[in-house]
Amino acid sequence: MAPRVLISDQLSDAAIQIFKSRGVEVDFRPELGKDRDALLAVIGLYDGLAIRSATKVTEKVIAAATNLKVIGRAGIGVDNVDIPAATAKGIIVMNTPFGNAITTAEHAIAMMFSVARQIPEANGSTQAGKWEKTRFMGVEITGKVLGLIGCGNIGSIVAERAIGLKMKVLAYDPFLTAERALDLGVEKVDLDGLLARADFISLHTPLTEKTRNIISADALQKTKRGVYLINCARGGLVDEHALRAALDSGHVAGAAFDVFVEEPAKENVLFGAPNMVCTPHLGASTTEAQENVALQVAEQISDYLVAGAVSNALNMPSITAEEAPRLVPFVRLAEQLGSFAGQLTETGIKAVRLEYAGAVAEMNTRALTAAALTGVLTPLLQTVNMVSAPSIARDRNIQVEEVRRGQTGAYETYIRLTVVTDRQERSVAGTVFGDGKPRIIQVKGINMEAGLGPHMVYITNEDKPGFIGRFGSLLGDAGINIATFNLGRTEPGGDAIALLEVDGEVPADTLAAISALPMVKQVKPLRF
Ligand SMILES: NC(=O)c1ccc[n+]([C@@H]2O[C@H](COP(=O)([O-])OP(=O)(O)OC[C@H]3O[C@@H](n4cnc5c(N)ncnc54)[C@H](O)[C@@H]3O)[C@@H](O)[C@H]2O)c1
Ligand SMILES: O=C(O)[C@H](O)COP(=O)(O)O
Repeated sequence: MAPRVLISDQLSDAAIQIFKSRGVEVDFRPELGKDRDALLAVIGLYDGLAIRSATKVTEKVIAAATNLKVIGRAGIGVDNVDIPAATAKGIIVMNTPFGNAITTAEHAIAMMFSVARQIPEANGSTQAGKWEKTRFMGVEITGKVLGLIGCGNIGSIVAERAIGLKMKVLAYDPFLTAERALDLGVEKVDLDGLLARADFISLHTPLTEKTRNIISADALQKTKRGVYLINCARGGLVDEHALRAALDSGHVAGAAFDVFVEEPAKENVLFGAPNMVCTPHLGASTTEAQENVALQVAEQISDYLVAGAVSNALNMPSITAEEAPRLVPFVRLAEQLGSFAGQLTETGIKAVRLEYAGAVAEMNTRALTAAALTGVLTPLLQTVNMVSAPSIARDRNIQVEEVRRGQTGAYETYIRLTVVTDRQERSVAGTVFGDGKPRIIQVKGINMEAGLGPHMVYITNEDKPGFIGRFGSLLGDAGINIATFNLGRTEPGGDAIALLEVDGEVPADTLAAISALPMVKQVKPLRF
């Protein structure tokens, strides 16, 4: 059945065309982004959800999204999505981090000019027939100091443009490296240094607990008298009440805001303040940016739903469309190794160790580890997938270790997974053969070669004559056909293991009878 996607926000037509061309069924219902109850009523029907900022994907929406696999944000900010809730439910959240960055940077520059020259107010006055030539005295921006709070994608584009406009640019961004600052031609400063020196301040950070009210009443006091403030990032970065007071007192000469604490902003304390320029969250609203983000989000969602490729996900490692065909058999192997060990584990897991040897060590091991953890945790939990498994492991204090090494031993490449519990360590290794099928190559350090089918039986026993005959008779008496039978042992007469595929479920009484055989230590049915 074709995957189904809902677009619940205003998105360029380009997205619909892409979905259709990729064989994805798409419903374009932008009104649902503003109608939570209507969204809740239908969200269960969809595998994918494409949004902008109007749709609030709350915990409640996620709980109702029983089939949802991916949420794609056509844009940058994902503060309207409850990512922890999505992750816990195994839903990928992706955005399009670059598609609207230039457009938004241009908006910030446009806002800076608007407020420096009071263009919106002068426009209103002129069209009202007032011709107030002396009222609208502006300031030049050439030679002025621009302070950027946040110098990531958008901040750096603003920096480049501002340098082109002959401004001196300061940047406060704890994650900006000295090399990057040098490349951009900006001076890296601390926040107080920026506040004290900037003639214009422009904000370009996400809204986090650290950045909320980063421009507080206290911060405003540290700015130069006559400073201008531009916010095209997120409402909440600036204390709106404190800014209103600073505009009224004339300490802040002007402010230009595209974003507000409450949106849509129908009323706001900043409305009507002297030299206040406002736009209704238009930062990303150009034809070019909207086409970019719509195309990108539709490609990303389709790639995931159709081919399993993951890009720009915020809660899962990326898997490119190019690497997906080569990676997928190893993803399956990692998950099966995890599932093998997970099904045999009955006590609390302390750690999961993954050893990637040979070619697989060069692959996307973050994705493989996520798959392995999925396998380990699936027997213990109801719903877990590659999105939720790493965070579930973290929440449960399961230590995850990855080791990568070159080729060793008989196999060109292999993955070895070890589960550590209070009682023991259990390891299982496997590889992918030329036919693309995963194979087990070692269990508990004992070599063997076995494929995995839907119904398997795993036995540990003493390597003594008579075991195979008696075991085979028990299965035969129960009408269970053996599809494959693989054996391994440490040494003649030592510890032995048997891993066999059977055509159907082995009844509990047969398992009990096998387990009662004198040389048998453990019998476990395994499902894959
Ligand atoms: N107005 C709009 O329509 C519009 C459009 C696009 C993006 N945005 C918003 O613009 C903001 C920036 O987007 P981006 O693509 O540049 O993001 P980005 O992640 O590339 O850059 C954000 C930068 O902020 C920095 N940062 C994080 N915490 C900080 C802190 N405490 N102090 C200082 N710097 C800090 C990060 O190191 C990073 O370099 C986001 O909030 C995004 O949602 C708004
Ligand atoms: O984070 C973003 O990408 C911007 O805020 C744009 O939001 P929008 O897509 O709702 O215009």
